[in-house]
Amino acid sequence: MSQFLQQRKLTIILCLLLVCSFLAVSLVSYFSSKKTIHLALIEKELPLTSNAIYAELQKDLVRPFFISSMMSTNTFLQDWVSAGEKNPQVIARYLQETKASYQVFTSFFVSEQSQHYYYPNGILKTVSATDPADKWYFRARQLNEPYEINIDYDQANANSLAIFMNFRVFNQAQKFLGVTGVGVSMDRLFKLLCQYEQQYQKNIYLVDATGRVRLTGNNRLLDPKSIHDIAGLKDIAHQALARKDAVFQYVLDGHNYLLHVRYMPEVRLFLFVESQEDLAIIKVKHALYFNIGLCTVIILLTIFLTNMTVRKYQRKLEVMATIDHLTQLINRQTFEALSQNILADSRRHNHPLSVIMADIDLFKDINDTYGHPAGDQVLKEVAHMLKASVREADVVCRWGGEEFAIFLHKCSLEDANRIAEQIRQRIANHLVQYDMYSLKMTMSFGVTNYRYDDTMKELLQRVDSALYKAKFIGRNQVVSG
Ligand SMILES: Nc1nc2c(ncn2[C@@H]2O[C@H](COP(=O)(O)OP(=O)(O)OP(=O)(O)O)[C@@H](O)[C@H]2O)c(=O)[nH]1
Repeated sequence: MSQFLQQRKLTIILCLLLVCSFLAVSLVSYFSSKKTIHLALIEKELPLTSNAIYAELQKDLVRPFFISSMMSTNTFLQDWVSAGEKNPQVIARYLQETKASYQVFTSFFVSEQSQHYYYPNGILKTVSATDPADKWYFRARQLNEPYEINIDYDQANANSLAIFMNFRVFNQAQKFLGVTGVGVSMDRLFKLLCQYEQQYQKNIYLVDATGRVRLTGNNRLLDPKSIHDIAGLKDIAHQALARKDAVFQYVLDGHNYLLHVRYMPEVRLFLFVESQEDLAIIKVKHALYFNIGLCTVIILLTIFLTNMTVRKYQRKLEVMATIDHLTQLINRQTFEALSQNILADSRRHNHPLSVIMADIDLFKDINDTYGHPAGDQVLKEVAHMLKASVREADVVCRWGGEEFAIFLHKCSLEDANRIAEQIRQRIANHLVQYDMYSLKMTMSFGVTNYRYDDTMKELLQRVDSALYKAKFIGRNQVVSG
């Protein structure tokens, strides 16, 4: 496999490993945070918020409920009715006092005997069974229960919407005397719910036992109706109204809602506190997106740096594999890879090509006399001199040990002999400075040229025997073969 493919394979594996591990870590932390938030909402936040709102609502709903209950058992009221409802100012003052001292929206008494509707300013009207606005009274007087809670228009206050606590009044002899109670302004309760919604970031609504939404803030249910008709909620409506204190889940428009339902027995209403789960986990989602973005940058950076480092080391390895470390000349393996091209080039263009094979004479003696480092120094200087004696395009190679090969492009045998002779003389006249020694050395040269249809092997054999001959006839010479 080529280096490029190997590098690509490494990049892909690294990329996959990083992506998988980063994704695994990010997703595991995302889902575990999501689960923690989900559990915290179900087990803590929703019940606690519901409790807090319930306690607040109690003040606004339960207190009027008990005031109404006390009014229905007030002996003063019973005595006044039994005495013939004389002087309506008396009961008006009583209703006024009740309204002022308990700070309720309105207070009332409707007498069964006179059918008068008393309110803090006196007699408001005489109720009539045929008037739709008075239906509530004729319903309340038939009740089996001692009271009812009714959301209705307050005729005594410009027909504004109010929650009435209607309590039936009986005297000692259990004779039905009428209906009394107080009304709480819906407007005030509405504002209260809006405030809680804002404060707790939840949807809050009050639902009666039939499922009708009686009061809501303005977060979601702008048009209060029955929960049996509201998308999403209708799926759990029956279960929600059957439980006194429970948490439910439903999905609407792809959003998951968590709902805490709590029954308020005093006012017979269900308190619904609802949270959109997506809103609660939005921060975790943002953290996940941020993590993925950061991971992408880190992965890209890692891959870029890895590629750069691998390429750098690859280049180093390539150089190490092709260049002789000591002399900085190309080595024999590289030369063999190049040789076919050199020969083909020469054949194609019909250019003369010559080869010089050079060997340091009695190099072993230098090593043995002055040590190996001295020999190395000699090799380095010889290599440098050989390289400096030929053209840039010529190939100088460390053939092995103390032997060098030089390929001379566009160079005749005659010229090659001349060059070899020049080199021989230069080397023979050169002194290598090592430590405190000045080392002298000579070199033997074999020279040949490329002849028609030569193979590389034949060419090298010829130059090798020329060198052998030079050595044999006394060293420090150039022999042409
Ligand atoms: N210092 C050094 N010595 C080397 C290196 N490579 C080979 N040699 C030594 O070169 C010497 C070559 O010795 P021989 O092959 O006997 O040849 P020579 O002594 O030059 O004798 P002739 O070639 O017959 O003139 C050996 O002692 C090798 O150990 C090297 O990289 N550094």
